[in-house]
Amino acid sequence: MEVIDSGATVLTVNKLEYAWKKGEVPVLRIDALGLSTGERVFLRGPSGSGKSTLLAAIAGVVDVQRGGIEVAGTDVGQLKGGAKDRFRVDHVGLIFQMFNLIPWQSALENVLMPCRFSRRRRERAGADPKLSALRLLDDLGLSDPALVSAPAMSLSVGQQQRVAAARALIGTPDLILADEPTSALDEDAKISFLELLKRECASVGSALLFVSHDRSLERGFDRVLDITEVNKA
Ligand SMILES: Nc1ncnc2c1ncn2[C@@H]1O[C@H](COP(=O)(O)OP(=O)(O)OP(=O)(O)O)[C@@H](O)[C@H]1O
Repeated sequence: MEVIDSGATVLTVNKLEYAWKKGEVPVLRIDALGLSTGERVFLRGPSGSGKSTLLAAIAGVVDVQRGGIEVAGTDVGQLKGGAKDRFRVDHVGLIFQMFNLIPWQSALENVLMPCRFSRRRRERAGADPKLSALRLLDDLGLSDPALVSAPAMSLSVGQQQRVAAARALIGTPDLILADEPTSALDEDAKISFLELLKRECASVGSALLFVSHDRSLERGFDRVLDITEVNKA
């Protein structure tokens, strides 16, 4: 079992600048931002303030023009093409607004996806990744075998969200990036989903960067960060 050093840093953003188009005014200009191992941070800020762009930069989905982003000690800006994709699936779990599930595959197959593409995630998912996937789904409130084996597209929005969360969590990635994953849920479902997500992150030891402009959700996080305080763009 891997020992979690709670004092260690899982994410370091250093003198970052990002503009969507070369030569345009940057939408991100962040001097410094960090997350410790296992830390759960709520990142808030008004619409258009760059929250999703920051997550895309951290995930290596967009290439920053200046500065560095280190995830688990690796400068993601230095990774190219396939190496960047491999690094992402090894170290980062993503939960986006639209979930990005493979619609015709079952809930279980979707959860197991990172283990198919990443040896690290597979090894960290225990002797039988399928059992880990079923445990995660169960913990997140999806235990009915009929639902677990149903194609993702036949599930409700709330159920799909739980599948997306289990997929992000399997194989204990260092960092979970969640971008407004509760936006399609009603108030009660939002709170319970968030509680489950925080609890699961704590139990597997993944750090969580949770983005939302819904301030009613910020309780219970280790830290609340307003992007307008760190983004000088
Ligand atoms: N794919 C894109 N191409 C060009 N500009 C973009 C793109 N995505 C976002 N932007 C611009 O970048 C800025 C920051 O947008 P971003 O989506 O990061 O904000 P946000 O804080 O996540 O907003 P919201 O809370 O509404 O999701 C906005 O001015 C937006 O128009």
